[in-house]
Amino acid sequence: QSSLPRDLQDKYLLTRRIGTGVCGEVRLAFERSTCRKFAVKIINKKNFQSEGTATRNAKTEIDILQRVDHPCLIKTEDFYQTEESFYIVLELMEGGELFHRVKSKQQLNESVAKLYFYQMLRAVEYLHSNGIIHRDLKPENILLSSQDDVCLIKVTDFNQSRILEEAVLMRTLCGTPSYLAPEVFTHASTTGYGLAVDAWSLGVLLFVCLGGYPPFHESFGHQSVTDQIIRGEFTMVQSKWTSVSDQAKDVVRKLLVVDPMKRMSIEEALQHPWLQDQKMLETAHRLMYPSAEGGGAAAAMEAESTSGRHLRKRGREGDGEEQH
Ligand SMILES: N=C(N)N/N=C1\CCCc2cc(NC(=O)c3cc4cccc([N+](=O)[O-])c4[nH]3)ccc21
Repeated sequence: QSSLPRDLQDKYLLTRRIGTGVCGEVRLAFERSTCRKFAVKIINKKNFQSEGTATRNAKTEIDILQRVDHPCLIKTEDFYQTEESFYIVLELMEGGELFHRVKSKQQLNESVAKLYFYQMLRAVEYLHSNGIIHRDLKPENILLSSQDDVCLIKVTDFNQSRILEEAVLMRTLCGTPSYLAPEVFTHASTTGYGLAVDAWSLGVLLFVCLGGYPPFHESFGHQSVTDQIIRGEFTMVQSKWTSVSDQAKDVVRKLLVVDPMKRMSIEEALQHPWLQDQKMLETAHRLMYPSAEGGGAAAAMEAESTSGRHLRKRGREGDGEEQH
């Protein structure tokens, strides 16, 4: 195996591989001093696009990973790197990837799908409120905290994420507009459009959780997957969807809308009748904010509304201008 950083080895004992990804592997690690278990994601630098964007992407991603602070977003404990790889020490998510959970259960029952979907909405709502678009939400990037159905989920893999280039757009609009292309002014480049891509992906994720298969797939009819997506033509196979409520189907249908301006937003999804389910909300808040004393929902809503919105401070106080 490639040589592990000395300081990583001094602090952690890395053992067996627990997950594999296109861009690297995940190993089970024990912190030597406490014997606490962690996951170490090893990302091969060669997997990033060409050199230039790679360093920027990696820096952006590592920066995002270290600054996000939400119960449904993966938290990094430690970070090391060598010439060829990044080593990211993370909290252990013993339920593994949502992808494998759905696969092993064929499809999730509706109440479990609702509990997971609500947590995904909260995680993405937090990212968006901090000007971050994930852009790569898929079952492989949703991790489960335990083998139980009722568990915390965490979104990971910010490789494709983008920090909204709002500032760039504002600066552009300060200059003379005469040479700017139309799309700079239309919705194509404003934040609304950008954020909506995550709402679409959440629609695909919910479809997969409820139906147990993807909405757009080459096995459906003669059209390519791209054509099916562009036309927003998904197939609800009767046998798989009869037991699914009309309200759940309504959420899917309002997210898988081709026009981003007509697509249901994250906020609207959070207000949808399907999610006004007190039992699910209490369970979700108990999982997300376990420290909130018996006060339950109230305290959790409090936690969510105040602290639960902001990025963590940068490592070094008084850090200079953020490098772009
Ligand atoms: N690609 C990129 N640029 N950034 N990606 C990232 C950013 C760093 C965090 C990160 C974490 C993961 N995945 C896990 O942690 C994980 C998978 C898994 C499977 C079984 C069990 C456990 N576990 O018991 O823990 C698992 N943990 C996948 C991708 C990424």
